[in-house]
Amino acid sequence: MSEALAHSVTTSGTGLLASLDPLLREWLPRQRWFAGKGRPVTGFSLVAATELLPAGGKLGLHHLLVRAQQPPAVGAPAGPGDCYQLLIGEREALPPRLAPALIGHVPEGPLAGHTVYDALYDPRPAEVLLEALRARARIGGLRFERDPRQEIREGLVPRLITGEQSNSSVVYGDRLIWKLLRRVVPGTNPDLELPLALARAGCARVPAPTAWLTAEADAPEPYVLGVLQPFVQGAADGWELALRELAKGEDFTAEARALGRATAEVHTALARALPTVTLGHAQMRLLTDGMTERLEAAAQAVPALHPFVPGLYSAFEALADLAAEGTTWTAQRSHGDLHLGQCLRAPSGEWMLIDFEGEPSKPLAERRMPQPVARDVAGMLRSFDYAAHSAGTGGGRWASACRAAYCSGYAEAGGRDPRTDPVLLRAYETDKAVYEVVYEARHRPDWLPVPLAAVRRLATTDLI
Ligand SMILES: Nc1ncnc2c1ncn2[C@@H]1O[C@H](COP(=O)(O)OP(=O)(O)O)[C@@H](O)[C@H]1O
Ligand SMILES: O=P(O)(O)O[C@H]1O[C@H](CO)[C@@H](O[C@H]2O[C@H](CO)[C@@H](O)[C@H](O)[C@H]2O)[C@H](O)[C@H]1O
Repeated sequence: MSEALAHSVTTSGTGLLASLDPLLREWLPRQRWFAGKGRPVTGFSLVAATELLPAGGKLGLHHLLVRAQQPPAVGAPAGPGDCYQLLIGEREALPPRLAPALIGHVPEGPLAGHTVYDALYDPRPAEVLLEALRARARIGGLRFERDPRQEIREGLVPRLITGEQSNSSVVYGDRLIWKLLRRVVPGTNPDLELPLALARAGCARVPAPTAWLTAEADAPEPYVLGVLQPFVQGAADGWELALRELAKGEDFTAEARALGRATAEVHTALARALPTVTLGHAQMRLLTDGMTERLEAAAQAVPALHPFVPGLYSAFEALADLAAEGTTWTAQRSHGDLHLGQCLRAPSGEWMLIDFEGEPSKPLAERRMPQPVARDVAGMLRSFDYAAHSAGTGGGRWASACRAAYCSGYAEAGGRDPRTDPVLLRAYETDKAVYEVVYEARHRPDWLPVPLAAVRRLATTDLI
């Protein structure tokens, strides 16, 4: 452990975690953002504990990084367990308005007799975070950083967003939005790295980070724990808009085309801001081997995939064959998990992209690897398919039209038309659909038929 944070993992932190242990075992697996669903939590170890408001007062506030011990997922090697960021509030009694935040009543230990809860639901702790960011505070191993050119106004009223999220977000006075990352790893996080790079490159399609939080803990590199950015007021997200238009039987191709243009602009800016590389035979083999490994692991985890494995595998082999024949591809940094829900349409009509974290279940190094931009394009094509499925009959034609319009828009804004490389696009779409099968099986089993329908199509046809 680095000396800087040695004092954060204190005896009191260890005692605190011991007293919370039984409550957290029950509470953590129920959280939408908990990544280890389907496997019991057998214990916790402390990575860091920092007191933000003193314990035992009217309101105590504890920042914890804890590792959840679990048996490994099917096919995965045993590891130390995922590290989660928790902001624990502590009161003698919880007011009724905070009932949804309840973690439990502590029977013994340093907080005995107190009630602990997820403090992000509570305005006061949320204000404490914003104050610390404004002041660029250093508390224990926590580093609250701010872009010195951007001010944070006082008196912004916080409200937690509740929704389908991998992390937790608080909106401050409709001016700023704070994303507290839940499953955290040490190292450069693309959710901060890429928006900072895009802001430096003058790209206005992505909100520029105003402030961020890092922690020095048990690893040589700090953990990135959260990012504050301007809140796009009055924005509608692409998923809601698409569903609304579908329900009305309205055409969405103009928006799909605009989304294609926005994506190409962000890709162009990223290619200018960060290094690009050429992928030859050896690198493409690694890439297609990765796709194959993910397919095999997915088929182990979700048996419904089995019948389609040979057909899906052929999509990856076709790409490996092209590479063996001498085709090369340019790779660059990209969004990494692009779908309609990551696109915001501002009241001006302009589209913005958010959430550059990448696929949360993948290791950081993999998420930061340059890849052909077809990966993001494939993510969006899958998203039109998802939207169409939610609408039921007639959605197929709608999705095809949106997919075509998106690719045209992408080409109009200076990107290469993704349809000119169908083998690459099919391989990435297949990889994404396989990822979605695992994601849905784990998080939203009712949605599993959506990616499974795509898997059936992709396994039996080579048409995009
Ligand atoms: N800058 C922003 N302006 C307006 N709304 C935003 C902004 N950033 C995020 N949101 C809203 O918050 C939600 C969650 O943000 P996101 O970054 O996708 O979190 P997660 O990684 O947890 O999925 C988005 O779907 C969007 O509705
Ligand atoms: O938004 P996140 O970064 O948390 O991404 C994860 O969750 C998404 C769902 O919320 C999931 O996206 C899948 O469902 C969407 C509809 O809800 C659809 O538009 C996407 O195309 C589909 O992939 C995403 O895969 C996952 O990483």
